[in-house]
Amino acid sequence: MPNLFESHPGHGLTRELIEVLFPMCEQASAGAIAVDKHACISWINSRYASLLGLADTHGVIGRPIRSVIPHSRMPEVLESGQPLLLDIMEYQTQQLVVTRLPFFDEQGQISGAVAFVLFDDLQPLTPLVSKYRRLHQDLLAAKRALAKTGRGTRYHLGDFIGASAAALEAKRRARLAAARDIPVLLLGETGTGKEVLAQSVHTLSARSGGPFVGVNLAAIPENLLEAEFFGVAPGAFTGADKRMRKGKFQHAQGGTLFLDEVGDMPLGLQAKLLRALQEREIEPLGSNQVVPVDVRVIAATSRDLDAMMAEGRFRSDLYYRLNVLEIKIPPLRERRADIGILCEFLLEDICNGQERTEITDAAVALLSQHDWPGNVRELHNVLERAFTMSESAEVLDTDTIRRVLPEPTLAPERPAESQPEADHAARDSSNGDGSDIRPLAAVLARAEADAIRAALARCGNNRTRAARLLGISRSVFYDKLARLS
Ligand SMILES: Nc1ncnc2c1ncn2[C@@H]1O[C@H](COP(=O)(O)OP(=O)(O)OP(=O)(O)O)[C@@H](O)[C@H]1O
Repeated sequence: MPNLFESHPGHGLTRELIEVLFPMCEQASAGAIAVDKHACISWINSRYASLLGLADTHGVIGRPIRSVIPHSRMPEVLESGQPLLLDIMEYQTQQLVVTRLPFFDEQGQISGAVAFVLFDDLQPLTPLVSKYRRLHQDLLAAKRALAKTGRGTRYHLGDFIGASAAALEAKRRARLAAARDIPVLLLGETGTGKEVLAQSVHTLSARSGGPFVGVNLAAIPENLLEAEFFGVAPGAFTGADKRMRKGKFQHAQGGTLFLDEVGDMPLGLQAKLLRALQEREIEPLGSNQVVPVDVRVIAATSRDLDAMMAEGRFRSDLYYRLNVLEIKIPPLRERRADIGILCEFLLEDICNGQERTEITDAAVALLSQHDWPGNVRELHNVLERAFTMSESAEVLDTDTIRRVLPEPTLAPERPAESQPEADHAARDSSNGDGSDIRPLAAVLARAEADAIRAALARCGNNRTRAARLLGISRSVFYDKLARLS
């Protein structure tokens, strides 16, 4: 019996109980693994190591479990404190039936979790597995449909991928936020996962049964914002609807209101939002009656709110009301260590049920040299293009990545002998007749993406100014940003 629990005598699922059960479960299972409370591997048996194709058990000790088993749900078990008694986990081409159990210290705090692989051959379970797959697909489809109505969530905390200290801290704070019904302010550049975290907080919170309503303040014309927020009373103005038109606050009743790009909120509306948050009531447009509201607000921005307050463009009283708990998400270029694990996860999403595509270590290293102004969203788009253009469905290599990686931030050329793959890629990117002619659509898309990135960089990520600089409306800019490639 390995000494997993040395410093954690406990109760709940007690050390004594686990000690009795462990040898039996370990023997009976096709593999066993344990993690500490930070979801880092503290022990793995040789059977599991060989199932995972690992050379030995030592190399993975201390590593975050998701960096070894990308789909592991051990972090969820640690977050929730609940066992997952029966789960089907995908690992490369294998599907494994797994049981996961948390264990606690004597203060009742989670100090780690163990997992046992019950079956590594799912053949006898084929009917069950097919049913599971069908239900899983149905669930995904239902979640997508619900998210389109703007009332549901697609993400939970396990979807926020990253093992860097900064990513783990963001997740830790998200868990804290979920446990308390307080306003949260998410700070981070575009594409860093602010919405993923906002939805995760909602999903983990006591309000998860209520609606999650998102509103992007930068994408709504200023003259419509107030009606969008607070609704419109029947017959409020000429041509207004005879019925009450509900605003986002009313739609979010009992749930969470996600204010994306709160830094783009006009000052007049800031005052009204502050009042709504303080009084917990709103006044629909054209009405003299107040409506009580029960919503938790999660706000997000990529703007520098301190600077905006200093310039008088953001109310400090609103800032302090929103910023009860702050979660900072650093840009991807400041946590390049997350790129490998993100690639694994994003490729899974991109392959969407088709045969899995792997990415070579050299290709990840190449991706790590880029500055990622569009952060994880841009990484997703680059991988998607690489996947589409890849000749081999199984592996993305540096040749493919080099073809799709935006040019301005490519690493400086290194001596030829140190990068044979790169030279090979450079030769291959021509048409073979010495010309570099590419389809016009691709050239235009690249030029557009470069212009958007340059404008964002010039304006310190201020999207309103970047849109103005490019001579397009904010909503068109947003649309293009979302498809940034
Ligand atoms: N840490 C992460 N792990 C997995 N996916 C992520 C992560 N961060 C972002 N993404 C993905 O990147 C895309 C953009 O994420 P999201 O919309 O949450 O970013 P955002 O910070 O809210 O961006 P914006 O400010 O432009 O609205 C989504 O497809 C999301 O799934």
